[in-house]
Amino acid sequence: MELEQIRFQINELNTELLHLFEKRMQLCGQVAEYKKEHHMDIFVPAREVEILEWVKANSKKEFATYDLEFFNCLLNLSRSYQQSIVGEGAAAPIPAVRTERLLLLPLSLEDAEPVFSLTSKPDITKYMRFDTHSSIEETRSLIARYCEPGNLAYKVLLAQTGEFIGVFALKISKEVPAAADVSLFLSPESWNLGYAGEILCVAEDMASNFMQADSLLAYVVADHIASCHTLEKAGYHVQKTLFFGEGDATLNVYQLSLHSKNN
Ligand SMILES: C=C(O[C@@H]1C=C(C(=O)O)C=C[C@H]1O)C(=O)O
Repeated sequence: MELEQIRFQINELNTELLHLFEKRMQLCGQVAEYKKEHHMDIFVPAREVEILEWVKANSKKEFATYDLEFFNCLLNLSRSYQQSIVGEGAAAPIPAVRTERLLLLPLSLEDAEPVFSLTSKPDITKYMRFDTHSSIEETRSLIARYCEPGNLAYKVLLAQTGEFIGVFALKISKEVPAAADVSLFLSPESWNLGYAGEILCVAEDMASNFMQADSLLAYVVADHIASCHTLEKAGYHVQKTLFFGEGDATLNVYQLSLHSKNN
């Protein structure tokens, strides 16, 4: 077939795809209106897993990875469009932060792949309050929780190269009133270089200025000596200890009062 003829057919398909895509987006807009009215989350991991599983089961072997990427892209666009509907008049966007060596940019579901490269590593998750992720969907759910309204969630990049090295989030504490809960994990290559200290300084600023928090909380596995030292150096004190796992591992709950700092 002549190139011109093939391109003619591609153009015809483009017309169909464009109409189908816009029809899909319109329906997603209706879902967003419903969610807005019923105060529901935009991101519904179970529904997305169902769709992606369906794609896997129905795609031609030759195109399977492309099909998945195409649908992942559709889901991302659908969420952004829904966000634009639900988010009207919502809180101000999260500001980017530059420290001496790091660039902190707002975290989003689009960062799931690099984040999964860390959340799937037992060497990292053994220090975290979540289990090692075996699927990217678990990571997407974690990101969605970190990005809930009122929280501040960032991806951590090296300022010089833009290389992704980890995740930092401040979440409204569910346990302690007016406290912000710090979550931080970095790739092992970035450990022991003082990055956590740099991020903890940002945490103090952001928690008092953007979250109106009175204190910061950090939950650290007691065995993680380096993290305990970093927090102690930044002025945090162990407020209590908890037991987890089989009951033999200790979690230190560190707290830093922001009042005493500010006054
Ligand atoms: C459209 C919805 O919202 C989101 C987007 C989806 C989609 O585009 O198909 C699916 C699940 C949700 O994460 C929905 O909840 O059905």
